[in-house]
Amino acid sequence: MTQSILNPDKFHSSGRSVSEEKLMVAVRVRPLRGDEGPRIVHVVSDKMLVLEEEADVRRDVLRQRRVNDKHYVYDRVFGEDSTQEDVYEVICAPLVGDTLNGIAGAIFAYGATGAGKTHTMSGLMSRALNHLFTSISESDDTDSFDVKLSYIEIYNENIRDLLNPGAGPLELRDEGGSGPPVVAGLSEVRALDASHVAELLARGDRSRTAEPTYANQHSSRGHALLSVSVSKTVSNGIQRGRLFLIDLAGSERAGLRARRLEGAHINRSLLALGNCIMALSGGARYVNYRDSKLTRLLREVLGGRCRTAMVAHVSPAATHRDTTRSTLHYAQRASAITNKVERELIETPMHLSQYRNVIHELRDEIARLKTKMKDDRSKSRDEQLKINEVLSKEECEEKSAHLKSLRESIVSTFKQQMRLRRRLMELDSHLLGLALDAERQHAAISHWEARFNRLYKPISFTGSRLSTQQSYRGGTGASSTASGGSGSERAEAEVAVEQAWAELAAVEREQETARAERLRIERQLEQVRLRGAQLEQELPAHIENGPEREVLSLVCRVHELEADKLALQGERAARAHELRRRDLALQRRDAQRRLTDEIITRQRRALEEYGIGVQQDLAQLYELYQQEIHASTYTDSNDYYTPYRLPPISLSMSELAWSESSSGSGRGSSSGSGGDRRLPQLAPTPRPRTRYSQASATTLKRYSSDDSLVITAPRASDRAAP
Ligand SMILES: Nc1ncnc2c1ncn2[C@@H]1O[C@H](COP(=O)(O)OP(=O)(O)OP(=O)(O)O)[C@@H](O)[C@H]1O
Repeated sequence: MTQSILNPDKFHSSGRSVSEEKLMVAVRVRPLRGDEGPRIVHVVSDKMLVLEEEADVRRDVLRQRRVNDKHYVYDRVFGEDSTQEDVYEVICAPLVGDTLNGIAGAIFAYGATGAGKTHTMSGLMSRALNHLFTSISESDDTDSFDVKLSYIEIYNENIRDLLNPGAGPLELRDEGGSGPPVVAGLSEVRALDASHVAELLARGDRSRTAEPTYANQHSSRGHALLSVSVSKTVSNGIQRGRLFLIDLAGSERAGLRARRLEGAHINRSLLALGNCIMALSGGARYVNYRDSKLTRLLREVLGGRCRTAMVAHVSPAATHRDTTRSTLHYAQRASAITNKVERELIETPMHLSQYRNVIHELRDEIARLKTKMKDDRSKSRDEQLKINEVLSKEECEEKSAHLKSLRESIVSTFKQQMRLRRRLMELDSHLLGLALDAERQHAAISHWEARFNRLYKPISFTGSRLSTQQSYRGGTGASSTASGGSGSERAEAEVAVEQAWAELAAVEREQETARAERLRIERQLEQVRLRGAQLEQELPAHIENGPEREVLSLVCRVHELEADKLALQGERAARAHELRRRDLALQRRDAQRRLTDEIITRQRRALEEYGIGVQQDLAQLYELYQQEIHASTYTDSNDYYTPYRLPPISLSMSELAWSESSSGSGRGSSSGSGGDRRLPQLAPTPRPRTRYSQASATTLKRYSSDDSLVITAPRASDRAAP
């Protein structure tokens, strides 16, 4: 029977938020089938197994065997008679506990085709989800959990949505930074209960690609990744735990012709996975996850922030000796991988005014409760005694029980109010975030419209978004040259705009849902507040004894502490908000600066190319500008933004310019005087055109972080005749 898993410390002794942990590696040996020949894998204990290697027939068989047989030790070994429940309890149950406590966990099944991966994973998936829902339903705050599922298959390097199999292949997109890539357009289904989940899983499993192989009549031909996300509303944000259950496709020997492509894809991604395992276990500083979609997606699972378990599967039969050896070897290497396990808390970015409102309401409530206590105190002591004398013992008990239930109702109403208020604040910030997302999509659309000169042109569509997409496909009749951009750019624009519209539509749908939810919560909150007010009305008539008054003052104190806590959180959120705002402003400035740099460089290049002299004051400004940019080369410590910089006025540049001019080939010497003063030269001016291009490109490249910005000189034939 699975244990209760809502206690965060039950499964992790360390209270630290980040802990370095080794991958847990288990091996499961599936039962031997009648047609498979002799058994060569022997489970010695729950941590060790032995693989019999082929005996050298020229020598004493028994002795040789003893020398060749290889012992393998893992965190856990499951023998042929192990049950699904055994594997679940040891490998998966602790990770389900983690998920509920905001920690990401992952289990992946590894092994050759027919070794038992799908058998194990289907058992784990159904048990994990049942366990999850049972634990949530047993918790005090069932309503604060939100469970979502997504289920994908990587088949032939295409990502398929198993919960929405009709949709086309999905794109895997890097979001920048070091975060994991996202699968664009993937459906995330809110799971209501265990039976709903069972239905979703069955639907997903039906959509998986399966075919017979030499070792398995029902072989999964794609990697399946089930992701369960459990969000829980906590005082300072949303705690999010995730559980990834991954059933990898099994490697197989080169098979039927028809399966060659899929086999190649499977083997390639497994090879990439193997390489990652080798690199990570060897402590490599650079791990290449980019070789396959599988490894890109598993980045969090291997070497990331997940608590990960690998269940390697082997057949005990002699016919599979080579694949078994290879699986056991990788499993052993994997046990050296370390992950940095971390609790994930998405702090709710709330607007300061939201905090102020809630704090204000709380303080009102405290004041009301305190007044009631004061009123009550005003009753004379004699009066109280008289009342008590008149009441019988039963009546006293009844009254005290009533008071107790009244007090509990007040506390529970207060808790409900706080929960609903927080939910409202969350929804408000969610709506703010969605507005930002929508802005981002609009910006992407504007970008492409500007790229194709459509930003300030009336687009011939009557409120239809599709017609805007059409315009990139040439639907508006504008020629490719008129609107600019090559064919491939056009295709890129088409995809980008289509995606931006699709995402915008999804954001708008989400906004509608969030607004409806907000309205519902607002109504609920109003009802709870009314109920609270009614309960408070009942209080003055009843409170006349010390302990009850004490309890009431405690309730007040809790309210006060809650208000203080919110005030502190509000201040912190305001600071974080300000930092984010400044960050965004800096990013915008940086983008503007890059554009300005490019424009200035191009203009300077043109002036230099055509031998146009500039006014002295402009030349001085250019120099100042260069010095400024040059200075920023040494002060800019932000690695993410390496802005394109103008070549600084450096000794080497002057030397280059000098050597060119002294050899008589330079046109842009800085030795010009007065109004004819030339700009500091950007690059040497070679006579043969080919040398020129190479030299300037190389020189500029030294300063440019982006090759696309390297400017090449116009061809001599392009220049106007004097
Ligand atoms: N531990 C087990 N107990 C009983 N039967 C098992 C066990 N493991 C595997 N099997 C059976 O062996 C067969 C192959 O197993 P399974 O489909 O899980 O292999 P697989 O590793 O997922 O293969 P593939 O990579 O080709 O999909 C199935 O019929 C399955 O029911």
